[in-house]
Amino acid sequence: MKILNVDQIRSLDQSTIQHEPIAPINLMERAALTFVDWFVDRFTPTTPTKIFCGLGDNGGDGLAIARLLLEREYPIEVYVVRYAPRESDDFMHNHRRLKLVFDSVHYIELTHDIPTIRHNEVVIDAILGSGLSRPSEGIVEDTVKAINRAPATVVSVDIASGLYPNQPNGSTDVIIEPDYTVTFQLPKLAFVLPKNGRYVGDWHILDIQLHKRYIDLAPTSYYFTQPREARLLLRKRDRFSNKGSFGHALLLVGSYGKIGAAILAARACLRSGVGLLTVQVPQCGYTILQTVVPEAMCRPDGNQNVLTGIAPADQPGKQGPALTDYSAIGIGPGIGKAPETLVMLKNLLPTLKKPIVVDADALNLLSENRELLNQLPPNSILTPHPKEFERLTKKWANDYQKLDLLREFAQKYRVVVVLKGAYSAVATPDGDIHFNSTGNPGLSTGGTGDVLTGILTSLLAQGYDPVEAAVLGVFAHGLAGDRVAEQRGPIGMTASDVIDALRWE
Ligand SMILES: NC(=O)C1=CN([C@@H]2O[C@H](COP(=O)(O)OP(=O)(O)OC[C@H]3O[C@@H](n4cnc5c(N)ncnc54)[C@H](O)[C@@H]3O)[C@@H](O)[C@H]2O)[C@@H](O)CC1
Ligand SMILES: [K+]
Repeated sequence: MKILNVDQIRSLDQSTIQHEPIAPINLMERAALTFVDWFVDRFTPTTPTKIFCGLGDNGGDGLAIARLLLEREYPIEVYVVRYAPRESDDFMHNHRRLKLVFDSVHYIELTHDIPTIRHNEVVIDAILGSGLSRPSEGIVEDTVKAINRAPATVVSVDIASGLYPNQPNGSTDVIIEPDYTVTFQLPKLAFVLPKNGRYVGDWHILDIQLHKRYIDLAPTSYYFTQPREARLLLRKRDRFSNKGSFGHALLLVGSYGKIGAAILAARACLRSGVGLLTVQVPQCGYTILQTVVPEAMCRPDGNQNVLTGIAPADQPGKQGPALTDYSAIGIGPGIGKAPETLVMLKNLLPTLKKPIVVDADALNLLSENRELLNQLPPNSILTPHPKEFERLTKKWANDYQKLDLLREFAQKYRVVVVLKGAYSAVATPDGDIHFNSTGNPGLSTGGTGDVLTGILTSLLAQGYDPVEAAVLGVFAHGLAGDRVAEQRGPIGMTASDVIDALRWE
């Protein structure tokens, strides 16, 4: 699903109005009806509901919603925040229509006009929508603050009042902090950015049948991966396939005290469908790996405690296939930053032709030796969390600048970058960014990153295109986390639970 900017959304409205064709007021009615369907599914008809409306089309939505809830006999109160002398046409139309059936619309001009909001009430926030052009001030600011202070459940129409859809807010901006945001047709970029969490709440997209062809043709570099799209990426298996059909992956993982990372990456790799898996660990990990993951072959490193890439002294030249023969290589989980491991990385990178997966300390080694970034095979997948990404680049002032850095980095080095977190962002060498829709805070626990490395290495080894591997792998990883959270709650989830919950269907 595409994420479009405010100007595009405005043109999308116009395009719908012209091509369907539909009168603007009827489009607003359709949006309001769809909102009301969502609302009545969640809140019973006895819920005292206060609707706060601004003077633009967001306020127009609020007034239409008020009328439709009144028809369904919800106990509503309507407040119009009169912050300016001018009202939009569709606001005025809906204002007239509401007043025909409801004679007690309240007007907020001064602070003492703001009502007391109680805990059992629901507030519908339709003060400002995507037309926001400056920070809230005066009576708008006072009303927003009063709503935020109130113990009620708050539902924002389209977007929280005061939040910019696709540009950074100032640090002192006053913005509604809703429990829910119910938006129309497409997500807004603001919804997937970490700093905005409290200004978005639990958000939902309602289909109001805007012009599909406009959406299909609209240029964008931002996407939101939905289940249907992720499933389309999943390859069907041929009945006559054999283990050779699904590649042979190599994981370069683990060091003394961190063999667990190697095990997690290996188990996740196998659970994601690779044909064969070899794991290279320092010798201290040999027995552990062979015991815990019997399905994997082990390629012991010559060193006892850290990876060096050099074969053991008693079996020179007997380490199996050359590194370049593997279908895909994943490197990083648990490897540490020993000088020998850096030498291994330096020797390895120039020999590789196929994309690899780079995670954890391999990323930290790259950030301390940035000249190595130019040696990454094109289309390799890097999986930093924000701190690791900062080490690879620099500090950012806000989430939007972070996205710019992410895009520049992926384009400059021709790599795929998975920036991990809520709505993990997959940046492609072509400059696109795909935000993931699955996952929950339970995944913020040790080892889940190792699991992701195993998944991505497995998909690369099976021949998936690196961008598709990253989008699909991140989606499946988050979905597995969601399954665990559903069964046992998000707190106390372990990386092993996530592996067990992986399903490819
Ligand atoms: N995008 C869509 O598909 C649809 C959008 N609709 C609604 O239309 C809304 C957008 O309507 P508008 O463009 O009228 O935008 P708003 O309703 O956000 O209002 C903008 C008006 O308020 C003024 N304004 C901006 N920032 C302000 C501030 N901080 N304090 C005081 N006034 C401020 C602007 O100058 C403008 O006059 C959407 O958010 C949505 O709710 C729906 O009615 C129909 C479908
Ligand atoms: K709003």
